[in-house]
Amino acid sequence: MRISTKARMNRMFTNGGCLDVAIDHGVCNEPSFLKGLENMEAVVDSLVQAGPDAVQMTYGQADLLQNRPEKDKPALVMRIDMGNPYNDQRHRYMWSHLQNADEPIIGALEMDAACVVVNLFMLPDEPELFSQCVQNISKVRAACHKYGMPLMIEPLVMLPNDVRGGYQVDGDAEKIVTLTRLAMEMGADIIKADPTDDPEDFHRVVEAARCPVLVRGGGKEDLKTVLKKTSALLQQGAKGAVYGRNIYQHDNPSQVVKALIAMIHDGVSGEEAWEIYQSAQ
Ligand SMILES: O=C(CO)COP(=O)(O)O
Repeated sequence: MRISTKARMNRMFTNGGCLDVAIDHGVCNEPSFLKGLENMEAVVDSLVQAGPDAVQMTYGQADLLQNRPEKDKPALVMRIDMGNPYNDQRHRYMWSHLQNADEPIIGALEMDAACVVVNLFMLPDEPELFSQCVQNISKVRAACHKYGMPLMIEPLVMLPNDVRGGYQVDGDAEKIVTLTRLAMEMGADIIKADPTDDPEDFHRVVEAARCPVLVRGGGKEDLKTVLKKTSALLQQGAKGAVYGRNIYQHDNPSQVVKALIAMIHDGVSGEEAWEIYQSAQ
């Protein structure tokens, strides 16, 4: 791994763990996902004050992290792919038009990103999406290496669009391990993996990854459940989490961030994290 790649990753994994708060949903998700993100300046201000390791944003949002004292500034994880929220097949990429991937990586460097993130979709009813993602990752991987930019790959094993409203995590450990393995083989520096239905299986995902694994959210659940599940996944070897709606759609996002940080960085249990959350209510 190039020294600049490692140095950028160290900005995210300050003491080996990372809480990355995702607010990049505007590039592919329908309006319900954007509830809570209307005033992006206010969201970023309150998140930064709570102190996550990273915030996951798009090129168009990334300026919101600038002009802050270096010590308060979370690392920028930049989303560089996108879908089409107006298409019936909502996850269809537009990336097949790209001739090379230098431009998004140069954009990420310009915004001082610590890493870039792209999807590796496996949807039973959209098989062509998988090959688009593979083509995309091949180009992005080469450009990341050239510029010393860490690549986070997000293998998503999804249920068909018509099941439970679409955009739902499958949760099957066999499928998640297989797609994680593929992301590793393609050269991921960090993998953002689906949670397995049974958290006890998650160590197999970690073993397949051969690089730091962060758990992705994938839906909105009540906070106590989120904390309990996250704690179990951390015990199985996850280095942290990338959560969006479970944080920014919560009544008190900054307190949720503090509870998650206590688990990821101080090793407190799910129950203790719940108490930390409640102490501010
Ligand atoms: O990383 C994410 C989106 O890019 C995760 O978001 P959710 O936690 O809202 O599923």
